[in-house]
Amino acid sequence: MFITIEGIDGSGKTTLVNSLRKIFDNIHFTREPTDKFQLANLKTLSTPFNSFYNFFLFTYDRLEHQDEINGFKNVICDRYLASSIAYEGPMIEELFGDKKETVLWMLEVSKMLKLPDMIIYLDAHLDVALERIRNSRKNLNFRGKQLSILEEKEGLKAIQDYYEYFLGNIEMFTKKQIKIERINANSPMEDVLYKAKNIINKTIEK
Ligand SMILES: Nc1ncnc2c1ncn2[C@@H]1O[C@H](COP(=O)(O)OP(=O)(O)O)[C@@H](O)[C@H]1O
Ligand SMILES: Cc1cn([C@H]2C[C@H](O)[C@@H](COP(=O)(O)OP(=O)(O)O)O2)c(=O)[nH]c1=O
Repeated sequence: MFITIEGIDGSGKTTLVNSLRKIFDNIHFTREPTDKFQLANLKTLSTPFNSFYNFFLFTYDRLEHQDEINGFKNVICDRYLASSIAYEGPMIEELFGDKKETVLWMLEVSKMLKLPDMIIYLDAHLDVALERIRNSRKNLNFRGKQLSILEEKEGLKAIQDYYEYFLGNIEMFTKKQIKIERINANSPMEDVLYKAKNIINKTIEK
């Protein structure tokens, strides 16, 4: 089984995955961008051309990631293709002028990549996520530019809208049956972990 964990910055993916690693010894855990990814190569700021460029950097990283993903019976990946759609989609859409065309093109470019069997989406309210990011002093990853609170919120909202659009219409975009499991990530981490554990236990191949 290939499961990916998705959600906006501050939704709790990294914290959840760190706990899951301690529980499941029969699952191979990985993440994107991989350690090989040169974050420094990312174009700063989100503009249509820069997001177009960054999408190919992440897609190349994902292509190099395939052997590892295909090498284990059960894999959980912290961020994958849906992150590219959510983070690069909003600006690439300005090149297509249409959400559906944008997602269809990004999936076409990603055609040679394995699709997950399941996506666990940590659904956090924008204000909750922003508060956590601020508390954890993790600067928002918008290519290194210090953003105002409004810019941060607008940026995260555009990402969240793309996640909702893609995951909400997944059967329109992929022939493969991808199960979407949505967890309310505003709850305390122990609740999120409890739900994720049950979902994973029911899904992984023994
Ligand atoms: N459900 C939660 N309840 C309380 N705090 C959380 C929760 N999820 C994450 N946090 C805190 O919010 C911050 C960001 O969490 P993190 O796991 O890095 O999110 P992500 O990887 O999705 O960006 C961390 O300080 C973490 O401890
Ligand atoms: C995998 C992926 C990540 N990203 C973004 C999401 C994150 O803000 C950043 C990854 O940096 P990272 O420090 O891993 O952030 P996080 O802990 O939230 O995953 O790159 C993309 O824009 N496209 C992608 O395809």
